[in-house]
Amino acid sequence: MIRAHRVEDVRAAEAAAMAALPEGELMARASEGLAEVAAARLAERDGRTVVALVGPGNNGGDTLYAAGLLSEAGFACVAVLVTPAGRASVHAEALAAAEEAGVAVVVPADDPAAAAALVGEGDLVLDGIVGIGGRPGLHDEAARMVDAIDDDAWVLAVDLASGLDPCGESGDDEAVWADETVTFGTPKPAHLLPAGEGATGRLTVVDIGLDLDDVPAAVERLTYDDVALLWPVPGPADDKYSRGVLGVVAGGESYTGAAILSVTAAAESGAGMIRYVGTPTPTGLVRAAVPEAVHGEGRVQAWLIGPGLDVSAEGEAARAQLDVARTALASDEPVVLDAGGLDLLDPGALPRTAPTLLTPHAGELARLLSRLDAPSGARDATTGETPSVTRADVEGDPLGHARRLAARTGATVLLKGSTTLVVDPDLAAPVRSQADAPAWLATAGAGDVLSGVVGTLLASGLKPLDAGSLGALVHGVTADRVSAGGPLRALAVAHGIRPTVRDLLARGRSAPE
Ligand SMILES: NC(=O)C1=CN([C@@H]2O[C@H](COP(=O)(O)OP(=O)(O)OC[C@H]3O[C@@H](n4cnc5c(N)ncnc54)[C@H](O)[C@@H]3O)[C@@H](O)[C@H]2O)[C@@H](O)CC1
Ligand SMILES: [K+]
Repeated sequence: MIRAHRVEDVRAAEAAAMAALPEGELMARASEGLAEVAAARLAERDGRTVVALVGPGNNGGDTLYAAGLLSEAGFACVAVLVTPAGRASVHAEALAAAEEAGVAVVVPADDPAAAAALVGEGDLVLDGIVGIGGRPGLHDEAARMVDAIDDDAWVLAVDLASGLDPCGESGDDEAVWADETVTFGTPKPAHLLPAGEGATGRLTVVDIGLDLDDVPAAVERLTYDDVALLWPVPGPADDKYSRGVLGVVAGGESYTGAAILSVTAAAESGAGMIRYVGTPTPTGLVRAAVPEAVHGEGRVQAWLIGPGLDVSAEGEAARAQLDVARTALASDEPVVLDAGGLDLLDPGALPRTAPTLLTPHAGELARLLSRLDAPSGARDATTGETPSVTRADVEGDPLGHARRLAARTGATVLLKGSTTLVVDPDLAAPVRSQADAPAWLATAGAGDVLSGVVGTLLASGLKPLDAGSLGALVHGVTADRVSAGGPLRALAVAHGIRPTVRDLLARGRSAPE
């Protein structure tokens, strides 16, 4: 598992480490690790020139020391001091060491055009403007120098792409867009959250000896190795019931495909048994596509309610199906609530007593929050619906809105997107953030497949935070394999789950292809 820690916890660990080490040792470790990565990237790219953008704090200090090491290694290095007071406001010892090692020092205020031209010559650019002490955004001079970076240069952010909010709460509009970030001790939340990970690029962690093992993370990301730790593997004493029976209320006369996709995915994920509850057309299709499923109500360990479900559907069969969904929601059984099923959430019946996982995309989350804010249905006389939260609001602050929904419902919220966030209703718990899927997975039916995987995991007894994040990981990795760089279809992802889980479980013997 990759764990990102809060800035205040990093600073406390840094203080503890510094107290136990000779002065300057921590920064030496950081800059040596940074220089090593930079030298490797230069070698890979046959690069010779290094531009270090240097800000006023210790982040600039790390960068100056690293530039000195790279200069000693034979690279042509220029340090551009993007600080209001030039030389006077950068880390003095680091500046002296860099100059001693042959780094040329430039102050853009003296000649901005000449400085920009030099920046444009860097094969590799070290972004050492600000790190975890930074506020979001770049000041004008820093932005001008960042704009001058050549498109082909390898941009290596030092600890954090400058301009990001280190906590990853607010956006990255004015940040350095790095190809790679070399961070120290532990990832920071911005590296793993949607607001920062685009600007972070590849993430490389340099061990500088901080002890954060027992410090709770702010953000966690499951990796391939976590599958073997978390995936429910049956033992000799298990039977189909003990492994977990998943009830699926999905599909209807309008949306038949969602039922097949979610039930197929559940079967591929190894559900002990699937009980499907649908209307006649999807029932016939599920019988044909997934002969393993049984039909009708019965004892389950968890319910998946909602893929392709139309809560406004008329007719006896639809009403009977919706009755099962409502009874399940009112029960004390674990529930995954997806897509149309989210419309069944009754604000008067929250929180549910049993584990509950909501799996909206941004538009569904906006609609649900708006409805919960105004349960009677806020309407404007001229414009009709007036949602209090829009899809754009959620896309602008996905984490904040996922937290809001988790707090409002007492449920775990899995917010789908290119990065999938899973937020526990205990907001102090780490957020899970998974970014495993190729963009090809943005295709109709992909969410139905995910719901079948997480439903199966919930039925097997995993808690919603684990079921959601493990499901998102496996769904994303499967999509990556199925895509192999090209288009994919949701049904192929569903069929790819079995071999993907098999290979992930076998890791250690053989990595997934
Ligand atoms: N915490 C750790 O474990 C370690 C930290 N180190 C380095 O130290 C860094 C943190 O150093 P500092 O606390 O000195 O902070 P930074 O170097 O991140 O930046 C702080 C300085 O930048 C200014 N500043 C903040 N936001 C700005 C903005 N948007 N525009 C312009 N100026 C801005 C501040 O006023 C302050 O002077 C880390 O990111 C890392 O690079 C390493 O040296 C070693 C270990
Ligand atoms: K930086």
